[in-house]
Amino acid sequence: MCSRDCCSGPGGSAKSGNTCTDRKNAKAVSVEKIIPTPQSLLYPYEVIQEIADFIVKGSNMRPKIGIICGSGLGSLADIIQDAKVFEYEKIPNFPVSTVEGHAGKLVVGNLEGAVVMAMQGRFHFYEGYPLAKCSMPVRVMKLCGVEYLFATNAAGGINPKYSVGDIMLMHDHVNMLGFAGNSPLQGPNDPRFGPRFPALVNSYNKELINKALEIGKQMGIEANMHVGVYSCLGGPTYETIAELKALRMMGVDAVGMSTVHEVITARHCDMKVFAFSLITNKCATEYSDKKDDEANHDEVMAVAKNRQKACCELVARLIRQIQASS
Ligand SMILES: O=P(O)(O)O[C@@H]1C[C@H](O)[C@@H](CO)O1
Ligand SMILES: Nc1nc2[nH]cnc2c(=O)[nH]1
Repeated sequence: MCSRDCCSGPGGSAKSGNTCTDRKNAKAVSVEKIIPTPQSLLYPYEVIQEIADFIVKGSNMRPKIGIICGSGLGSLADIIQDAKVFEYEKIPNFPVSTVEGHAGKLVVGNLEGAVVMAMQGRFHFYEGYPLAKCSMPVRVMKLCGVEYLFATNAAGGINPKYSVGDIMLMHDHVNMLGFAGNSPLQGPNDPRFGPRFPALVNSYNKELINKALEIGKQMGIEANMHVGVYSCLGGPTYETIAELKALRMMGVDAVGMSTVHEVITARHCDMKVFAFSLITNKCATEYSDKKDDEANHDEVMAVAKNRQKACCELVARLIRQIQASS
């Protein structure tokens, strides 16, 4: 079975110059070799351990909180102090970021008294990475010692009560990629990470949601804060009106292209999860000729830039509370 990077996404192609030696020698390849590698085997425990050791030794820090910065929300990592910065290219076996607004840096340092590690740039399915590769850094976080995952994203607001710039604390998700039979946990299970059949009810830590709501009040942004359901689609296309109508009927409040597989991976290895969506655009659920109804990445980035201060404040205050109560 080909387990090389060249068969598992854009990072691999870059390294191998788009040439997979198994494919070149196709005549001699056995049936086993043409069956795709199950996702869970792309990054065996030992490889994740090597990456984690590289980060812990290179930073001389053991992080407790992991942060994934959503599109345009990289400034969440800029408030980290005494930071040791690792470019993704320089981390062994790490994929590269290919999307604007995702710098491709891992930042380890101190935030509000806690050691944190923040991904300035996440990996998306639409970039060509299998889901297990998209969420692999969550397992790296776990083996670095991380107990809490803070996942953030930019998302389209489907709930008609949501406005651009609002923050939706995630309390549940609808896993559309999972409905289609795709999972970061697909393939043999390694019990050192977690169980074969993890339960996902209560994935989003209620205590952290309540603390964040309280913080929202203190910041005077409670009117722009919601608790809702996120759904991840494969992207890179934004949704059609019919798709948005269907998602709304399913109880989805905000839609994006990430986070769900990261949360699944985090819950599998028993991390506490806090996640929020910054609503960067309103999703139209009725047909219209207005150009304004079309989502675009420039708008997503601009809204994220405008709201980064509030997002940073929320994250920093929540970490301060976690530290105070531990
Ligand atoms: O990484 P996130 O989920 O924050 O980014 C969203 C989804 C796409 O990558 C991009 C579309 O504008 O924003
Ligand atoms: N799928 C999806 N992702 C987004 N990211 C930011 N806005 C959107 C959106 O409207 N749809």
